[in-house]
Amino acid sequence: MSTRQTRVAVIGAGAVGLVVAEAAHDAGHDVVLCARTRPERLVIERTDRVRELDVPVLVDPGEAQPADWVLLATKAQDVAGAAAWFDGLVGPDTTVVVLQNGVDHAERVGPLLPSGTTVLPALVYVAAELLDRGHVLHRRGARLTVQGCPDTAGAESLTGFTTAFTTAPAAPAAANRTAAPAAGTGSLPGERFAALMAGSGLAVELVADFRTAAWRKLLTNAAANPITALTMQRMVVIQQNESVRELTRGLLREAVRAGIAEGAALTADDVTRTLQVYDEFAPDDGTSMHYDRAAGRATEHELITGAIVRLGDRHGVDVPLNRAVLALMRGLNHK
Ligand SMILES: NC(=O)C1=CN([C@@H]2O[C@H](COP(=O)(O)OP(=O)(O)OC[C@H]3O[C@@H](n4cnc5c(N)ncnc54)[C@H](OP(=O)(O)O)[C@@H]3O)[C@@H](O)[C@H]2O)C=CC1
Ligand SMILES: CC(C)(CO)C(=O)C(=O)O
Repeated sequence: MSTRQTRVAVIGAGAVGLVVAEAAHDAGHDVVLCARTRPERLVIERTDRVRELDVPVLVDPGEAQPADWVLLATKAQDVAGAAAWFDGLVGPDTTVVVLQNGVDHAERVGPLLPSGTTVLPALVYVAAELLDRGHVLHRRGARLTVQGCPDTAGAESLTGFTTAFTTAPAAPAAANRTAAPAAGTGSLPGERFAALMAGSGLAVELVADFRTAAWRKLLTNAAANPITALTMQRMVVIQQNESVRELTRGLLREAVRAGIAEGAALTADDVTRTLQVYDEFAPDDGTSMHYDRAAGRATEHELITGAIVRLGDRHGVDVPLNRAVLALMRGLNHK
């Protein structure tokens, strides 16, 4: 009996899309990239090596065939446009993994999919900069965090962007990562996703309390992304400028309070922990929002600062610093 390869379609040939397409390819799957414009080459650069990825690229949604997995790696504001791919790619057995920032992945994408489609939100601990069309610099981090089963240990041991990309079979990324089940087994979407990516350069971490994990990831964006976009400086400005660091602490304190009101198990220690994550970056690492502004693209502020303000308002939590930053980000995007 012959078994066919698992079909994985990655939507978005950007920074995250290229890194996950490479990982799915290395894990032995039949990968296709779905792009808006065809890149001449697919190049993934790291400090120690440059690699060309050889996978087919589609630019016409009409050519898409049903996939077992769809890995959605566009910016949040491009989800509606990316939905053109769903008709061809998504069948009754397809799982759609949403690899984006924010805390409302399923609400964002679910309504655009056929009813009953399995949607798996994924937190992206991959820091990558698109240098040119089809050319990514993968700067650090090689971990995707997804919902595990309820008895998976808590999210307390999350370790920022320190997990290294390796082409050797992935080692457990953190104490709360459960072992990936054998490919094709595991009843939860997160467990099946961990099995899918086993043997690739990306570690898939399963957590019991995904809400808290998502807020912890949001904290890594809450200050760094808007500040680096507004100042047009990289992480150095948060690491070394005392006034900016004070603003960073203030933005994070507010976000922690909004997250707690939303039911995330955050504490005041999360402010210190997030500053430590920021300090682990190289001074010249940027953020996805900084790269967007540098390239003249729209930014994802509604998904990050906007979510903190919206949810703060819902729960009566004062978030004046985030509100001010949101106004500036809206101004920056004003057309
Ligand atoms: N970069 C990073 O370090 C990190 C990013 N993230 C998150 O990951 C998500 C992806 O970010 P990132 O990879 O940086 O974004 P990029 O802007 O680098 O890539 C997004 C890609 O999506 C493509 N796209 C947009 N619309 C469509 C469409 N209709 N069909 C096909 N492709 C489309 C864009 O194409 P085009 O070139 O035509 O615009 C672009 O290539 C975001 O939510 C981001 O916040 C999370 C952690 C870190
Ligand atoms: C935490 C950070 C800044 C790492 O790249 C990120 O998630 C982003 O750029 O959106």
